[in-house]
Amino acid sequence: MEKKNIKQNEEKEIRIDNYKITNKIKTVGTLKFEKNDSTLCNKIIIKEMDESFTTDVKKDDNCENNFEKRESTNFNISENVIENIADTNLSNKQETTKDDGSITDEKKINDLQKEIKTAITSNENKVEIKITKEKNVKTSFNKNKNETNDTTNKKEDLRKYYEKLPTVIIVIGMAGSGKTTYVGALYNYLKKECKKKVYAINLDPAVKHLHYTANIDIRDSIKYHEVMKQYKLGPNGAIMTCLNLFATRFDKVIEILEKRKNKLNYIIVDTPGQIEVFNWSASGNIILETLSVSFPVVINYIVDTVRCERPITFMSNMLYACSVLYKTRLPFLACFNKIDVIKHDKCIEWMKNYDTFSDDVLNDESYMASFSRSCALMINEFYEGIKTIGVSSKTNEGFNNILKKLEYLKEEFIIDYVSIIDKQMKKIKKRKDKDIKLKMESLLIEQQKNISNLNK
Ligand SMILES: Nc1nc2c(ncn2[C@@H]2O[C@H](COP(=O)(O)OP(=O)(O)OP(=O)(O)O)[C@@H](O)[C@H]2O)c(=O)[nH]1
Repeated sequence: MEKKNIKQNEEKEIRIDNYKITNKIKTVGTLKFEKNDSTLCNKIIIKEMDESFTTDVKKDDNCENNFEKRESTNFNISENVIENIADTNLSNKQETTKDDGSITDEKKINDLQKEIKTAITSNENKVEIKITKEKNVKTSFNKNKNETNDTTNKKEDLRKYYEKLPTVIIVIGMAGSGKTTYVGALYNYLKKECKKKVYAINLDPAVKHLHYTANIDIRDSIKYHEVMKQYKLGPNGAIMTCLNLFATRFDKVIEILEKRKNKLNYIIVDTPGQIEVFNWSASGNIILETLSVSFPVVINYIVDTVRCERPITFMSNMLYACSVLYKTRLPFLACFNKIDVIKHDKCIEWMKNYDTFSDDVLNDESYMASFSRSCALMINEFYEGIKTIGVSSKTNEGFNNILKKLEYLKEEFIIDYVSIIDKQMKKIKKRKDKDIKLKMESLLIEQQKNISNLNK
């Protein structure tokens, strides 16, 4: 056994055989041992009995009762690339099992208590000690390989792990489809009607007014108009550059979400109006990949039903939606928004019945008609693979069906996506980390080139 002198207000560490016990003990009080035998023990922690230490979460990290709180995200975007993006959660989880001894018998626990007592009293500090037996946090892909080789159990654990995580809802849609209004309505609905813990992230640097309280807002870190001026860009180029700059520090966002995850049910992400900026850019890719490695993710595509009155505009909207689905390959919910203005029944009919669509297209005189008919034949598979819903972000009509669909899609993520990860988790993670790092590096190089060109 190895003992370290324990000084007040210092990190204390005691090593007893295979057991490592670390903590900060600040409070001076009476020495007391407490033991909880009701659960299986795989870890020993010395806990300070001071009120401030009753939770493992730091006070300012605990937003249980304050989801309105804006996170401080004024990241220094000129800092160098941070390594291991997307790894934050994994490495955090590893901490829970790393080096932890497994204590199975009473004698060992008693011996351990004596050892701790001697170690602490030798320093003449009066401290209150709690030895807790903690349930094994089985995060599946992080747990010790020796613990289980049973793949069925592993899958079940992984499933349970993802089930507990908040669902990330990424709201994507054409400019003016009502994304921001929808995010506001969904945020309020989930929070007030469904009593869920909701967190909102705004990734649209150009938005002027939000209908919800964003916990993380890209505008806090990056000033759209300054980017426009500095890089001499137009509106779309500036949005793209803002998103690129923000993506280089997306690891910080993941870090924040990791701290909050146990207390959240939903994380809603509002994206810029231009689909291509998010869907086809490297930064959009980084953001999506990073989030989907860490949380169950659902794509919520917003369709402007008013603009789908004609079968041809409906088809172009569906082609966009289709491209988003095949790019992201994530569970997909298409929301026909603005049904207070026009119902979406026709759209659903077109999706279900090719003949109806074909007939209606024939009545449309546009030269695009025959192209749309061909597309409708081709796009059938897409219609079958997605969920649809009609909503009004103004009147909240249709929102009562949303929760069920979101739960269904989370389940879809867990079944389809998690089981694949289970097999190749490490491989995928390694590849993604490398991939993401490379993308981030190239973004920074691009950024530096732009700056040096401007300085010439
Ligand atoms: N009638 C009606 N209008 C809506 C609804 N949802 C949004 N709108 C209106 O549609 C317009 C565009 O809404 P936004 O929420 O700004 O749309 P957006 O997709 O975020 O816009 P960009 O960020 O520019 O892409 C606004 O005038 C909204 O008031 C709805 O459900 N019904």
